[in-house]
Amino acid sequence: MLRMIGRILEIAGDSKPRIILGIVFNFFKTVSMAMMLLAVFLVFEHLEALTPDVIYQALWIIIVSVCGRFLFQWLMDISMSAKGFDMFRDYRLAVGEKLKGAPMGYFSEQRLGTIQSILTSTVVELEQYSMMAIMDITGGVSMAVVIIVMMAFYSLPIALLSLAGLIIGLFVLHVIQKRAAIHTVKVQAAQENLVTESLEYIRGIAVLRAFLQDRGGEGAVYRAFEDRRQAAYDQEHAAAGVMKLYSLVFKLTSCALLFLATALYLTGAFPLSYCLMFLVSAFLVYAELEVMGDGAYLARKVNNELDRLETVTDIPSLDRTARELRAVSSDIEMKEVSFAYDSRTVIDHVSLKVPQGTSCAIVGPSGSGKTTLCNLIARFWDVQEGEVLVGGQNVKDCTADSLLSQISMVFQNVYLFHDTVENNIRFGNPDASHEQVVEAAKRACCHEFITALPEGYDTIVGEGGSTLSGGERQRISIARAILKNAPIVILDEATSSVDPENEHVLLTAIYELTRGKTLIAIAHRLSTVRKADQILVVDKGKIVQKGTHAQLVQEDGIYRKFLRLRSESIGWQL
Ligand SMILES: Nc1ncnc2c1ncn2[C@@H]1O[C@H](COP(=O)(O)OP(=O)(O)OP(=O)(O)O)[C@@H](O)[C@H]1O
Repeated sequence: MLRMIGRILEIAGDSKPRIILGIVFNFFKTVSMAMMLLAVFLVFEHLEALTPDVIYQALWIIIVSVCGRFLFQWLMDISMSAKGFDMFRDYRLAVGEKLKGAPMGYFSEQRLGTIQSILTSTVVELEQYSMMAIMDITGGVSMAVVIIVMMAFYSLPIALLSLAGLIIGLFVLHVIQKRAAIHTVKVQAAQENLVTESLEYIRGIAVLRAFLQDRGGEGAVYRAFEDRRQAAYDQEHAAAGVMKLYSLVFKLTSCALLFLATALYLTGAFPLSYCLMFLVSAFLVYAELEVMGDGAYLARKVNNELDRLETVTDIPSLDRTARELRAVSSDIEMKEVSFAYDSRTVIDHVSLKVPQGTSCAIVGPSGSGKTTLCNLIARFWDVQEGEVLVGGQNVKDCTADSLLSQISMVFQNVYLFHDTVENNIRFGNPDASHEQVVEAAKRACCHEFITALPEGYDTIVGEGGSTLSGGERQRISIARAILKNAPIVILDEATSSVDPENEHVLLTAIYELTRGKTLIAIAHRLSTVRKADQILVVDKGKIVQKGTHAQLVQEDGIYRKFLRLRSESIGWQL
């Protein structure tokens, strides 16, 4: 339990002093509550000759006790209650920052489920329970300590018996926590699986429908829901059993205390007033300790949630040893680069040079490694062998932010955020004015269709851009890149989503984006390839040909075959 409090304080950041203050107020609240016993004791002591003076004294003690309790409760609430929410808001933001610096390989489907489940359910549970657990535990412990110390002043055997009850109770709590740990881990695993299955189901819903496989998809999700339900049920069931045992320990200790206090009174060890006071005290101590049982159960839960939290706290960062990129030019170079996803090598000793202001078209069969090459330049992954240089600086030495400030990327699968069209374009440059956004949209040939939308630039785009056509999404992403105005453009040309009559609009947009920039394009159009200053033909992770269109068509190599296959439309994309 103490470990849980320590761990919360460790991640509390700026909230730490307020939480410690809350614990101190909780202690004073307990002392105020315990004062009530003094009033009871005073009355019991003068039971045979009760005078108005004694009654007034007792009343004053009760008033002070009640006021103290409310005052310290209020102080504790304002210091602590909202802190869980503040702490974990800061935590979520910190995780967001870390995710930005993680290599793309980190984001596997399974891990996305884990991250999502941690940032939602785990953090929500911590927000709700962490402060509650701290209050219950510190309250219960303070009350037990204060009252047992008070008892010790009047009768050592009674205090020792209460202490024995407390120790046995704490042992049972320990057992409860162990059981809770097993079940909490099972519930968390079931929750992660549920999130992963639900995400997959929602993402793949169109495919499931198209192939009339609804039942298959629902089956996996249904099983995940069922597993989650069973895990939660088992957890509650196990907790309920041991919590009864925990209560039983205190009920039995109360009986033993009743027996001992009566026996000591009958043997003349202390007066009747003491005997009555001990019975009332025992009731108070154990009532608080029973509450502490809930706190301890929560503490175990919180501890497990904190363990899970560590899995995202340990997000690998590409930036650990990196510095700001100080590119003197926008030259791009790869020297003997090799790269493997896990153990499968997909880029094999590749060297290339794209001088500043020139264009380079990458062509090759599907799966040859074109996208991977581009991703290595943007340092979405780190190369295993060789070097990638941007502006003469090894990208491994650059922070992700400073490197990506030099690069505009236009992906084939454009992702737009659930926000206005304007904000989606402004993503390229958050400081841009409305006029600059419109200017970029005009250059990317999307002003016309944007103004025809119901709310114009203020129209909210569905998540992922689902309310726009593929071509419209692509042009918005080009406007975004135009606004960013980075010296390097990496472009994955669309193979689909552009009908012939709109193609010239898109090409105009691309021309506006790439004019005067260093361009690397995964090219699918003959026009782009022909115009490129150099063409790289990639096959099985190697550059098999290099040169201009005019040079390559002269060679009896793979490029010529490529053009022929293209005209026959078999597999190759150009
Ligand atoms: N995240 C990943 N994890 C494991 N393997 C991957 C991953 N991404 C791509 N690959 C594999 O690496 C190889 C190269 O993929 P890449 O996407 O770079 O090819 P490409 O030439 O761009 O293909 P396409 O033209 O179809 O987009 C492929 O065999 C692919 O299956």
